[in-house]
Amino acid sequence: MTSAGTQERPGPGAPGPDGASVSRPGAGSPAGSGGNPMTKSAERAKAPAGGRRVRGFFGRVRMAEPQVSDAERELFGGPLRYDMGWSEHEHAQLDLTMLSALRSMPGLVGATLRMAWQANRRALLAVTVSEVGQGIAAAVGLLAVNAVMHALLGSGTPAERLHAMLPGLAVAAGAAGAGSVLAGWSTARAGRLEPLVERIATTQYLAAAASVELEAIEEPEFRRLIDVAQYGAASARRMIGACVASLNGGVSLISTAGVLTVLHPALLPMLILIAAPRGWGAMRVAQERYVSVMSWVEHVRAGRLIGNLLTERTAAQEVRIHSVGPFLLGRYERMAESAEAEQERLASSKAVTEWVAAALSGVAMAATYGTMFWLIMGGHMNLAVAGTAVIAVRSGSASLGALVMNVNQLHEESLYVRDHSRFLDEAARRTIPRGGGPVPARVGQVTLDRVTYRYPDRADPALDEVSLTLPMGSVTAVVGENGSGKSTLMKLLSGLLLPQGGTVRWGDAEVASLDRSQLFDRVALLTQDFQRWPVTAAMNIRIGRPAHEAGPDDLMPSVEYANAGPVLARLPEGLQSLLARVFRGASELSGGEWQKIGLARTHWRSSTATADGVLIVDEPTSALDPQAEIAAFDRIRRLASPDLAVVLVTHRMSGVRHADRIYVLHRGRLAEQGSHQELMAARGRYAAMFDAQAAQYAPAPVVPRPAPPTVADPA
Ligand SMILES: Nc1ncnc2c1ncn2[C@@H]1O[C@H](COP(=O)(O)OP(=O)(O)OP(=O)(O)O)[C@@H](O)[C@H]1O
Repeated sequence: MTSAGTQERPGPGAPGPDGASVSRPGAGSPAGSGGNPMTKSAERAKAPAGGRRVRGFFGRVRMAEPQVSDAERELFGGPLRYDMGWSEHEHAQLDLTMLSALRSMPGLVGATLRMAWQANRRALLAVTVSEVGQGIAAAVGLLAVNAVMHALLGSGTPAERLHAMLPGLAVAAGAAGAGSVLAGWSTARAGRLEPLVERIATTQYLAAAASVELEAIEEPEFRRLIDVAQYGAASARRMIGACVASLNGGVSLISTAGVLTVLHPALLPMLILIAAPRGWGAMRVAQERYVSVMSWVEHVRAGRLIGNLLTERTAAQEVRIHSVGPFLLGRYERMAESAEAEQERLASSKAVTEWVAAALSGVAMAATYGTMFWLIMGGHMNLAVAGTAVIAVRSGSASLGALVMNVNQLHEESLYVRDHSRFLDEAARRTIPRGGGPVPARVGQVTLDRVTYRYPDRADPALDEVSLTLPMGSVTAVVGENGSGKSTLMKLLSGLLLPQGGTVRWGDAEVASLDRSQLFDRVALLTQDFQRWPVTAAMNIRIGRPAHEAGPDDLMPSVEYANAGPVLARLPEGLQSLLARVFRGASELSGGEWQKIGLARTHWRSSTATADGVLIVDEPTSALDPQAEIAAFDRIRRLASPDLAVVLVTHRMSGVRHADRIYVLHRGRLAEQGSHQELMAARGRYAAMFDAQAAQYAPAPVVPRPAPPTVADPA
């Protein structure tokens, strides 16, 4: 058996969608993992024992609803359920039987081998040759042992018999040596193959995820598929190991079976009888483990989420000041106890299953030896053959047991690999189309004409027949209350979303017919939650147009434009300072300082543009102090140039009054439009919003303070 076949699966700790780390089932035995500090309690008595699981011992393992602890009910109103990959497999996996596993084998092995072939065909060939070679070496070794037995139990003096044994011993030693050399070679080549396969699968996954339409990313169903598929790459890697181990088991089994058949035809069925209970036991333990993890992991998820909250930086203040720490810790312990009880139950159940399998196998072994005894006594088998048969039966039953386990593992891993390919297919269908017409260098203006857009899971449209025009060189403001459709409008403008009704035109060209990557190239984006890349300050600016080479001097105009000089001056390495708190020696910026870096990035992108474009600025000043905010709005307005249209989305009304044109959205519809003066004169929504904000800054009326109560002099 090669070490590749016994690869360690990753333990618990894969990050969940919200940062709470969860393990996927099968990735380590629940009985052996966990690592939670757990305490004993009365709750263990209520633990999800056999009652939740309806099964006869030899029947199918069934899944029932996991029990939920009081603490989970109190905190989450029920169990925490992520839409993770393995929960999708609940039923598929439970159909796992020897037959279904064997039926799906050829397809699975074929798919994995194709990936391995694509990764490194030489390594794949080497692994195959060495595994087949090991099987042949094992068969030769057994035959040599048979020759040794014959010599040992044959006629002649002890010296003559020893002498007769020597050739057989030499062949057996040679076969063992060749087998171990081949095993080492196989391990080394499989070790080369596995990371390559994982890389290919990971690259496919990441590339597909990065190139799908934004609409797909925002769809819960597709997001779920992304989460589900993330385990596919590691599973593909493990499938290589399982394939190698299965090949090894298969070849060893065939060679042992061949030798046994040559020795005596009755021995082969006996071998199967010995190994079958062990195979059943392995399969059953795997099923039980899966079903158990399904219920156990619910508690672990909840517990880990709480654990993360206790250590998270963002929660640190409330954890301390509101005494949330001891409260959550208590709930954490109660959830951990539920998980512990389930793991304990599983360990006992596993022990019973293994014991029953071993007992059945022992009975079959006794029957085999009894048959051999009977054959020897009846003169149908000589002692030398019987000795070889004992060795062959032992190694053959080990090979068969390992084969069953590896086929089982192959089946389990294939569920995740299948998700991976399902995701790739779906992503290919939803990928941003390549090609399309070129975006003209000079467009004059960008126009939205009665644009309508409704999110898939919403009844009402987020935008309903909205029309507006953005002339190059102008500053346009879009205002409206929360949820009025401003951000959706920006996504349509930038080409991230395509309108479901109406048209978006760059000059005369309709966006739907244009090359989208060229379109993205024309858009600059500065949003409130712009990406804070964990790279150097210089790269955080340059990443606005990463393909454009830039030295520190090239970036200085952008730094100066954003007034980010004083921010950089405070950093230990200036522009070369790493802005990633998680790494050693890195610096952290405040929200306002980051916004200056964001502004510099936007300037860098705009200043390196060579054709007409649109700059979208969405709530750019939320973290800036009042003075910095005034300066930032002024700077953003100054960015408008003959080849750039600036669109400003903000709730700060003071920032929009100088815009050339202001559009007011209300519940997805265009409610008003005009200049500041026109809209104020119209006394509509805009004027009401402006006045409401202005009133906050008006001098407060003097409210007379009530006279202090007179206290009677006790004297
Ligand atoms: N990804 C999405 N999926 C479903 N509905 C969405 C999605 N994004 C936004 N919406 C809904 O569309 C409507 C418009 O949202 P949008 O984000 O465009 O408003 P907004 O004016 O930018 O709001 P805010 O001022 O709060 O940022 C809202 O009702 C919102 O709930």
